Amino acid sequence: MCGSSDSDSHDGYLTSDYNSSNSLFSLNNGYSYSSASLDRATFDCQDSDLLGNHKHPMLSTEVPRFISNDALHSPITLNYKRDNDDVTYTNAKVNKFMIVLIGLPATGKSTISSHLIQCLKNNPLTNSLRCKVFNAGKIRRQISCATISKPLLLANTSSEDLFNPKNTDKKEAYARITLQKLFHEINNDDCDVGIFDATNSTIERRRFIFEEVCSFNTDELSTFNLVPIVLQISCFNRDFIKYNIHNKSFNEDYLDKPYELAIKDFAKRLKHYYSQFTPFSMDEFNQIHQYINQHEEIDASLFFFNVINVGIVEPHSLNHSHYPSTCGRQIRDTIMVVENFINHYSQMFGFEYIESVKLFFEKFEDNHEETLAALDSVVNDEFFNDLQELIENNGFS
Ligand SMILES: Nc1ncnc2c1ncn2[C@@H]1O[C@H](COP(=O)(O)OP(=O)(O)O)[C@@H](O)[C@H]1O
Ligand SMILES: O=P(O)(O)OC[C@H]1O[C@@](CO)(OP(=O)(O)O)[C@@H](O)[C@@H]1O
Repeated sequence: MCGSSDSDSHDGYLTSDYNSSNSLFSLNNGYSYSSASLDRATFDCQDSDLLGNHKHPMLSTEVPRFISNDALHSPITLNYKRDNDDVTYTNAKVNKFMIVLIGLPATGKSTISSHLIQCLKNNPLTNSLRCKVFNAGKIRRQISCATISKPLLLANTSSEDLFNPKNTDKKEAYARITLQKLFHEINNDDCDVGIFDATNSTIERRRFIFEEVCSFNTDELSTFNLVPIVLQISCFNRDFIKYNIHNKSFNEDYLDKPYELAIKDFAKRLKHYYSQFTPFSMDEFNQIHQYINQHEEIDASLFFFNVINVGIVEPHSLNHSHYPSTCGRQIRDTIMVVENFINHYSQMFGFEYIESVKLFFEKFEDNHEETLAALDSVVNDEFFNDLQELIENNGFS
């Protein structure tokens, strides 16, 4: 038994190939990924052998169809003045950072956030920044556990199901509370880098976030200016998703739920998300940039990075940075560290993760067939085909 075993198309959104000779898992031959240390993030290893050795012709060029050619070929806006070293203020305000995560559930947003924080902490350029994750799921659980004392009441009807698009308002309310908490802690000077950890899966949500960022930055009472960084996490590999769903079934939502029920519930949640998700695009980047510039009346910084399939698909042509001419050293240094993290994510963490996925399927093949059977009964080719169909009907295949 194994991960998604049937044949899968490589030009679709969701792919799987850990059985094949071109397998993701064959990437590890002869190398110890676990030795790729965090320290790698602290310097620019442009000519890394590791990177060269692990490049896989198919994987490194495999970009899902929904990512448009325009995005792949658009030039990077670089208006980057190296001599302007001492500016740490914008409009006399102290700069802080807000990382807006975008990505479907179980793509690794929370995990990659914690890796990014480790990386910022390990780099002398950024180790003084106080980083904090503001997770909308955690806030939801805190609020709902306080009132109903259960991790997650599983829905019997669609009107009770928080993740059903019918109930967007309820979910939005938790996101707003989370966002307000982030602004509050930034404003109180309790944190310098706030990571907004939610799926932020619709254009409407993202528009709302950036309206709020502009209000924050233009508020005369606020001492701080938030520099927004969009970090999109995508995962198209079926085995990765399957492994992640397995792990999600142990999170706080499902502490009191049996394994199979948790898997079924999370699978249902994923279908709801696939039916609504709109990836962040260059068009949206440009619209947001224009919106910020109109409202803040300055040439504001805006950054967009991607981690695709734990970094094994190179996202360089999708990433986009806008550095205004007034951009100070603190912003440039921090962005440089984030950029290095993105560029070397596969070596720092991705390959080790792939090893864990491989071990997971091997171990269950040998010993715990029951668990994997339960997972297989829900997260199988039929399920992935449904997800593929949902995302295609949503306009992004
Ligand atoms: N990059 C990664 N490195 C290690 N484990 C990961 C990674 N991405 C996902 N996982 C595994 O999948 C699970 C779900 O990932 P998570 O970060 O919670 O996703 P998300 O925040 O997007 O819902 C994690 O608990 C972890 O076991
Ligand atoms: O409101 P959106 O952006 O969908 O994000 C919040 C939701 O994302 C989820 C998706 O599963 O996050 P998490 O897995 O981190 O707990 C939900 O728990 C949470 O309620």
